Amino acid sequence: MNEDSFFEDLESQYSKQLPFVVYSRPINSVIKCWLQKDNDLYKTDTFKESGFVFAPFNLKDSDSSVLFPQEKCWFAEINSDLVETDTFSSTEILQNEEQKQHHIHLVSKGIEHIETDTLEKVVLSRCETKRIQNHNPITIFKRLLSRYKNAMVYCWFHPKVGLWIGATPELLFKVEGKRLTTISLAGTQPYKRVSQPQWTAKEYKEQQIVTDYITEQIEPYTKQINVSEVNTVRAGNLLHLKTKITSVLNDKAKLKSIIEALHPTPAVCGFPKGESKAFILKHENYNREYYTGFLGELNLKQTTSRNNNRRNVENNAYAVVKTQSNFYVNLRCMQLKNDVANIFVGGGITKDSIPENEWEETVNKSKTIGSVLD
Ligand SMILES: C=C(O[C@@H]1C=C(C(=O)O)C=C[C@H]1O)C(=O)O
Repeated sequence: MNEDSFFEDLESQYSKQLPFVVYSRPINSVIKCWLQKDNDLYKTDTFKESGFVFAPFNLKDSDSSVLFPQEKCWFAEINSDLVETDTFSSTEILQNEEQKQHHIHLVSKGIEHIETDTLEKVVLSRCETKRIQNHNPITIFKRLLSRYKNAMVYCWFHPKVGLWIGATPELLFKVEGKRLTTISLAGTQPYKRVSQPQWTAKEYKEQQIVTDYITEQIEPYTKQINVSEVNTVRAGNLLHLKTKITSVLNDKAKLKSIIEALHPTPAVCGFPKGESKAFILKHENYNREYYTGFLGELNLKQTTSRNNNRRNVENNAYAVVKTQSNFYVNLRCMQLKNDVANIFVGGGITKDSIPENEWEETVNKSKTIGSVLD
């Protein structure tokens, strides 16, 4: 399939108001799309089906996980090197003093709660609204794609749910056969072209909370957990601290149990989970919907050959079929509604947080997605 027909099919799907998702996984030169053949809203609670999942932050909410079932979809892919983007200049997102004071107040409340209670970390967020001139989601998707090579860049649409676009640096987890990979990502600073960025004890602590939580949560379902050293990774105009965690699933592990164990992680909710989630639902004062939820491929069959000798006619006898799922946390994302983009941004709060700096952090995060809007 060539680039023109790939994107023409997407545009036609959108103009018919039929559900679709188009995405490219990090450091992957393939763009894939799923086009659902009808406009029904399919859901999953068991995560036993095969397809593409789009799940909300609050899984217990009425917004349960939307599924594009594999058997109801057309599927296509192209090489991302083929994609051309338009030239454009983005407009600055104007900082709103009222929103700033509101966020600073929310963060201060979070710090107070941490000081007086057992809460250690809470991730507090806000929604920033920007009027846009170009609302073609495919154009915005292509712009993100050309800027964020090491992100999961996606555009997802369902006429009964809405239109979401994002470029997330965060893997929730992936499972290939029995192998589980996840990451702990937290701590944020602007990217400034220095070779050795400095991190504070506050940021290391905030990220360590996420690593400890993840390893503890996956322990009942795994054997041999390996935790990498902490590295700095770049996500567009930002840097984060990252640890990679790999392990092997035991026979007790079901995909749903791993989802319930990990989502939402302290990277996007806080620690302890119940208390931080209750604080968010009570005080954030808006509905996160799919922001800090997760999205990705569910139970897809992947065939790999054990024998690299292509001339070996018995190759098929050595082919291994593995089931694989990969989910990304829905961050650096926005919801498009008519001529408005709702951009969602947040950051982790601990007792050492400074409210003004936390506001700045959300402003920097909003530039990831804001920079592709005009
Ligand atoms: C919550 C967000 O990002 C998360 C919070 C981070 C932090 O607190 O430093 C860093 C990366 C993400 O895990 C967001 O981008 O909105």
